[in-house]
Amino acid sequence: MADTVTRSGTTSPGLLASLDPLLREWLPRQRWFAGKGRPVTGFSQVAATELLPAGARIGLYHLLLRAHQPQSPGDCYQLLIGVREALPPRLAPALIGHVTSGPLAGRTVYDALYDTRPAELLLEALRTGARIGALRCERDPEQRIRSGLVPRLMTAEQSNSSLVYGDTFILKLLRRVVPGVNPDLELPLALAREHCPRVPAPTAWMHADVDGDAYVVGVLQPFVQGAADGWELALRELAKGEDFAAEARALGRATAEVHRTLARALPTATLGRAQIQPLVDGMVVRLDAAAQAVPALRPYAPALRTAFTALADLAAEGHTWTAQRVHGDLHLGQCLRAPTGEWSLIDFEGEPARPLAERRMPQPAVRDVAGMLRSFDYAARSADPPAPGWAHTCRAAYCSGYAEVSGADPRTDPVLLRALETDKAVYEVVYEARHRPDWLPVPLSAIHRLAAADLP
Ligand SMILES: Nc1ncnc2c1ncn2[C@@H]1O[C@H](COP(=O)(O)OP(=O)(O)O)[C@@H](O)[C@H]1O
Ligand SMILES: O=P(O)(O)O[C@H]1O[C@H](CO)[C@@H](O[C@H]2O[C@H](CO)[C@@H](O)[C@H](O)[C@H]2O)[C@H](O)[C@H]1O
Repeated sequence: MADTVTRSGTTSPGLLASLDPLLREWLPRQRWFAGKGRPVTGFSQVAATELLPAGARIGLYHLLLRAHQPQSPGDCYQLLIGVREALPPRLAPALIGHVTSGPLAGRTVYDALYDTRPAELLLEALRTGARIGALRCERDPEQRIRSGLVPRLMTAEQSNSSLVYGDTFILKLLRRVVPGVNPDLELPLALAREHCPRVPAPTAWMHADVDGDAYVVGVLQPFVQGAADGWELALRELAKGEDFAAEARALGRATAEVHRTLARALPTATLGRAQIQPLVDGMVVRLDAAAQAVPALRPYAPALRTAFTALADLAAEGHTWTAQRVHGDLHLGQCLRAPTGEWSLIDFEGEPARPLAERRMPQPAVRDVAGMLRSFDYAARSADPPAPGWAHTCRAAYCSGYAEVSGADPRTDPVLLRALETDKAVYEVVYEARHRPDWLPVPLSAIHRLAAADLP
């Protein structure tokens, strides 16, 4: 397919063809690549913007590329490709490869997020509300962005890539992108409008406009300085043999505050039999697909299915539930505790593998509660020796904290809670099998327990 690089209309045919063999090898090795286990057979260009000319000391392209894979329409990825004669040693981890043909022949291409100049250029574009080629930046006029902040790429395990600027801002660049409203921007903006202090308010954001579709490609937020995430803190307390009840309670309160604000800011719904059945069907479909993909899950599948059908049975008896927008993938790593002791929630993208429309649907708020309860279990199972009693105390404290703010204790609806915990554990089995096979025993141990649990 012909490729076009847009920067005030300039074109550079052949760019993609020359990058193709290098990207086929490099992309599947990236942590954020979602199509693990299947080869990349080629690319098509969704958008390309030249940010710095390839002839300069550092060239820079912003690309949205669809990666073709067998048995899938192919996901679209955001890449920032730097071009240099040679890489200085500090950029060695960023290497993509040496181009042998086409307009960049003889040059070295690399992941430009590791490099200072490209990272500075992104912040400057956000600061000035720039429009460059396909890229369109917007910002909150109330927040000030200083120029000259020094960038560094975060090295944490992530589903996307983040740059921190002078410990003042953090820019998340989404890697797998889809057109449409992205909850990772939508929800923090809605919460900011309601002055919710539990979520850093977006400072600026970047879209790529392609054939009438807008893709959210980056979100800049204030950086919570000196913060520790809930996962680190939980592991630290576990290692010391300390309980985490006070923090779990505070986290329960923070979750309920965010839920209360989301319910005020965005549409809610009532789920009766007609709405619960498709939800349950979705859980069963995901379970079947997971059992197909991960053989270790198969023996548990019939027992796990009863967790879902019990929910459908309750709905058939006339029970209803309230649904609202939720975080969608809440776990300890998504909770940051500032040195003041205040908790913030981050990363409202939802489960990255789910379709966008599904992630944006109102759901029972207990879905997030289930995510956190799973996370306490993860932390307790990672301890040596495992500490199930620790997780149990956290569960109780978190649910109590949640009830203090929301007025509703999630434990009073055990059928819903069990269905959602089971659904999450099934998701985790697939996630770990794909991304971190060594961790697979952690969700599998929960599967074992959930499958054996008596129905209330
Ligand atoms: N506003 C923030 N302040 C400080 N650190 C942050 C902030 N947002 C994210 N982080 C850090 O960046 C990491 C990745 O952010 P996250 O939004 O979870 O990205 P991803 O979707 O790629 O997993 C978090 O685990 C956290 O350590
Ligand atoms: O943070 P992400 O949006 O990238 O979420 C994905 O990765 C998480 C792991 O980094 C994964 O979370 C699972 O492992 C956590 C411990 O590392 C644990 O606290 C969570 O409870 C567990 O689900 C998350 O599921 C995945 O979507």
